[in-house]
Amino acid sequence: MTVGTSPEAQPGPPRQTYVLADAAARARDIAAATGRRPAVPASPAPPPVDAPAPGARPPSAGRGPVLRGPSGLGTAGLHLTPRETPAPPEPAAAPAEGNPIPGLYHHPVPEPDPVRVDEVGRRIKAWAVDEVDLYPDDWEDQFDGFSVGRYMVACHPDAPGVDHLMLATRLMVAENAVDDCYCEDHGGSPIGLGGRLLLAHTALDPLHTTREYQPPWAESLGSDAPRRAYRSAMEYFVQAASASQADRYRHDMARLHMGYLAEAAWAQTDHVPEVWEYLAMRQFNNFRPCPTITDTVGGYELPADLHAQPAMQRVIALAGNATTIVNDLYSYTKELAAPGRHLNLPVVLAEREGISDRAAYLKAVEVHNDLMHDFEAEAAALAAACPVPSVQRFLRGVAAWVDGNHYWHQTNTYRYSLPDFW
Ligand SMILES: CC(C)=CCC/C(C)=C(\C)COP(=O)(O)OP(=O)(O)O
Ligand SMILES: [Mg+2]
Repeated sequence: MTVGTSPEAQPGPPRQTYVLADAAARARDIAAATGRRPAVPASPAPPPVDAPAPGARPPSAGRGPVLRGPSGLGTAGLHLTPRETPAPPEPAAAPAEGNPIPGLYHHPVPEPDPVRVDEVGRRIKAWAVDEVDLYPDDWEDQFDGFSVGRYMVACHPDAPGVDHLMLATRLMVAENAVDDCYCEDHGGSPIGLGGRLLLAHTALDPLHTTREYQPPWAESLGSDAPRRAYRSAMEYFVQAASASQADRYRHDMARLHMGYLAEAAWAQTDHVPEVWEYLAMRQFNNFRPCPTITDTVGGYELPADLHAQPAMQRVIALAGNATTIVNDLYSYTKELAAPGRHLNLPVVLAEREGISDRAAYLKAVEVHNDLMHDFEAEAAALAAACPVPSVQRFLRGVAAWVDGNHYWHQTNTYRYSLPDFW
């Protein structure tokens, strides 16, 4: 890793101070080093008697424009990218619904800009219906309930404009179409999944073959909604991304598809893995491809050799794992209600460690919190060691994605509800 001495560098706290530091001190240290708001404390919380009503804004949400310029470590570069259009007058954002999981360490985010949310929502629906024929009419409510515009605007606060946000939004919709239609709720099955995933992967990573066999492959990319979505979303993405950013994305999607296959293999034999085995599977069946495009969506590039550094890879993996355990926790009741056994961290903990459902859920919250603390400590250490503007901005982008992902899960009451464990 290149270690420079730019005056912009802000020394992070020495890593060993995290070992025995209490969570609040750690949160303050990291906030000071990174310029992020301190997290909600991670101590196990009782039912929030005097908590803000559902929908209340987080304390920091009202202190400036919704898309105020990010501040703190490494954010100088964030202000260099011109917006596509002049900033509109700040609209009043509707307060979000949903309560955070008690005791879950997270950073509240400002309400995403409703003008951007509406525009992304309008454009993604037009894309889904007119360009890729994504879903039949009776899935429209579910498409709307997914609230992908709110999700992507919350996760990419430094996107220069809606065109850039659309890059992430199309990919997010396509990724979910593959998960739903090939793996899960909408006709998915573990049987034959490997073949389906591999052929869909060629919409991202094209087949290079002879003149005879190229046409039937090209035709296959239009033959179902997941492939149409992958192909189109990727076409837009490669126009905006550098060659190495596109290749990074393909690699992350290959990881994701490998994770889907392990999950499917275990489902076929009704196998419950060890906890660490489950965590390994979930590191691949993971949101990782979403935060790692933060630079393309932000209109800049983290160079490939810096992305590949082991310290950066560790930060990315920890962030991806924390965001994915967030999904396990918020989707717990949805997955319990689904037919068959759906693996998630609380389910695996209860089964493998012989503890109650409640104890397992609370332990999964702790696992999440430990991942988050490790992510933040490693990100702060890397930011301090490598004061390269693209590295600093990328780290902030990944952190923003982590926070936006939590926000979306918390507030998506159409999809998720909390168990009655407190
Ligand atoms: C957007 C993306 C890359 C997703 C890949 C993996 C994935 C579908 C998740 C991490 C979400 O997990 P899950 O399948 O459990 O989703 P729901 O709980 O059904 O929302
Ligand atoms: Mg889930």
